Amino acid sequence: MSVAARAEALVRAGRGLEARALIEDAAFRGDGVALLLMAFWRLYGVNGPRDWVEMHRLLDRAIAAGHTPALTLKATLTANGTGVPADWEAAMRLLTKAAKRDAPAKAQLELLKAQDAVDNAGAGRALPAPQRLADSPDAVLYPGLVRPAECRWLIAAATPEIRPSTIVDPVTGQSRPDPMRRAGATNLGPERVDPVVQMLLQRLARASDTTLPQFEAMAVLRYQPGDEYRDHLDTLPGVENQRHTTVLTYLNDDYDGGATVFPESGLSVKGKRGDVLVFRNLDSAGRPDPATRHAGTPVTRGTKWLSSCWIRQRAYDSWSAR
Ligand SMILES: O=C(O)CCC(=O)C(=O)O
Ligand SMILES: [Fe+2]
Repeated sequence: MSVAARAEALVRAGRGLEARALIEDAAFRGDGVALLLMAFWRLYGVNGPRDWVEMHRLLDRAIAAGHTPALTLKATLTANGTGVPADWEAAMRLLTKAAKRDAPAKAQLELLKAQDAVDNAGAGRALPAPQRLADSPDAVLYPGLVRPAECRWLIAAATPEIRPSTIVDPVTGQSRPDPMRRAGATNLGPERVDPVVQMLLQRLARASDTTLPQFEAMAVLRYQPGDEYRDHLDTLPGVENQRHTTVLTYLNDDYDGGATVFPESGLSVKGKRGDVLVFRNLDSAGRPDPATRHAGTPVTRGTKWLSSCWIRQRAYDSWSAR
């Protein structure tokens, strides 16, 4: 049995401390899998503090031990600037090396090449012109801005992480489940913002005339029949760095129901796969615009996949600002 499998069995048996000791021991002896696991602990502050310098040290040791998934993760963190300054060229060098042995790295490289993003600081191709849907709410649509393969990539990255979704309680400010938003959801953490997702985020930033530091973590939502997101504003009460823009990417279209509707204006958007909807949540005076009240109507057949980006007025640290 591998170290990871033995540790998992111990955790399941309620023997977490022994599992931890087993991993730490294996890492000390240079086991790549154990080193990568410990790097994750330092990424998220599990079994000790969050420490991204130490995380990179552990990753480097895992790479030196010949563990290719660690190299692929290093490329991801280098592309999105977690614990190191973001460096696209260095990330591409790491990814190219990893792609020789690691299937996910190879797949990433192919997607990046298809989008001309490898040598282009991840920026990729020029944007098509958007279609204006309405002035109130201030909303535009970019048809097919995201390629089918990229849509599939996001769905695959999110699928293992999907949990019942939560909303921010307006009174307590805490996240909690609510019938308001019945869907599965996940926020993509730094380890999942690989170069493919990073390239996509850069495109969404350009399409919405914003910058990546303003983005909250990208959410991927999964609506099954009966799931919906009832009428709401995306703005938050009483925050000083407001969500001024929302960018929704429709990742598939083989379902019924599940339109994005704005009841004030009657605007209804049933996005096709790869379409991107951009709307501004604040009016010209910087106040939440009531015309942006919207809902995701119930899905009646199939599964709707959507990615949602809430973009702040100023830089926002998704990983420590909650
Ligand atoms: O599901 C939809 O179409 C709407 C999603 C939404 O409102 C949001 O993510 O803020
Ligand atoms: Fe919303």
